[in-house]
Amino acid sequence: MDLHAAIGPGTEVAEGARGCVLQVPGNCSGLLPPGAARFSCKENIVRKEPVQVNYLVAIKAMSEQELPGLLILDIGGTYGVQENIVALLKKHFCLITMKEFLENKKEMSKKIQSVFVFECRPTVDQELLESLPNLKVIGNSGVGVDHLNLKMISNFGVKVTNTPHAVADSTADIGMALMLASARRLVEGSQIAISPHTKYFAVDWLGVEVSRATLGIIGMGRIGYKVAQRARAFDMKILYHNRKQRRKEEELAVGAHYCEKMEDLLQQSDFVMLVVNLTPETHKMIGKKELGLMKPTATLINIGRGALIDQDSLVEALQNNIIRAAALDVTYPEPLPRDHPLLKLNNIIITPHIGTATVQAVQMMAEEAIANMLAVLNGQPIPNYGRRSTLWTFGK
Ligand SMILES: O=C(O)C(=O)CO
Repeated sequence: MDLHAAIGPGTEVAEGARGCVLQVPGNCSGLLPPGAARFSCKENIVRKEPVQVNYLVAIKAMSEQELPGLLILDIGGTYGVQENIVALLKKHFCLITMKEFLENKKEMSKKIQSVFVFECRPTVDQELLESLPNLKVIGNSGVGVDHLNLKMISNFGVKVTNTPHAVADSTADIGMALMLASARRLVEGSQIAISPHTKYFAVDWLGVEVSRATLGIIGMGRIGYKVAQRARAFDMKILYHNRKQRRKEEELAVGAHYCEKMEDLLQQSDFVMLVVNLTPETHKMIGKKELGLMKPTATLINIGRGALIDQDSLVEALQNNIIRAAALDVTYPEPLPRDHPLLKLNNIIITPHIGTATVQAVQMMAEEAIANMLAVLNGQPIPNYGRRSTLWTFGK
């Protein structure tokens, strides 16, 4: 065997190291390159003196050609992903662009074992799945997988992974940013300040305060909880509603109150934030009736998916001041057509689905997706990061 390196406890594995790990008794997973395969071997095989460790790890050098083939489902450009992400992926995979795949389908299709879906946008269709006989895993970079037909994918024996941990902070931040921006009418304020006609800063309109207001979080998952942690610093009263599970631990940690009925949360909140996945059950969960329950002074914030809200009802509610304002990071479609009525309103802020658009989140999502994909390829459990990991297999 071609041994590249031998290491013991406390030894740092160089960034980008890859290969096979031999004999790893005890818990030293923190030392291992993500997805490194484990084999047991006789203790003395790679021992070199002096050795003060009780185990040895050997890393077998792998050539570029030996790395598993990864198809990047690009959304533009060569790879459609940032250069640093390409470099990160290249350490573990032999990258194949859609263009290369289409130009040389016969050779490429056998090589491809994984597909990387960047930022939740492109989807994987049946035709693509049929042309990839060795595909084992689709690594979605992002938490939402509503753009993927999980049932169809699983019928091909392919697993889907997502990156719920990497997205949590940046998405919670955008929720807070939208809430504050809408409350304090930041966009209007900015337009006034930069207008060439502004001679002085005349505020003939007022915002509302977030401090001590009531925030209703619909969906106390990872992101919802991070929102609650942040809201606490603003002395907000926090209500939450979960469709399936009450979260007593989180309630205690952030002092949140559980509303069994979503209606109660809608009636009591000054700000309502949607942080749920889009599923057939949550599709258009906020419609005319729900908007009608909200206070006329309340603001609706959506950082989940556009189709959680019935947009026609939202237009009507905003036009008729049924609610004060809305702040949306997600809409349907994305982007909205230029003549969409939502774009004509002044009591709305819309951002172009930028929940994870930070240098740090993009990097962490790629790292999490890589670790997930390598785990599946190596037949290992998906890394847990201390909480429930997500892997869709539909029993396969
Ligand atoms: O991770 C996702 O699914 C997102 O949409 C982040 O905004």
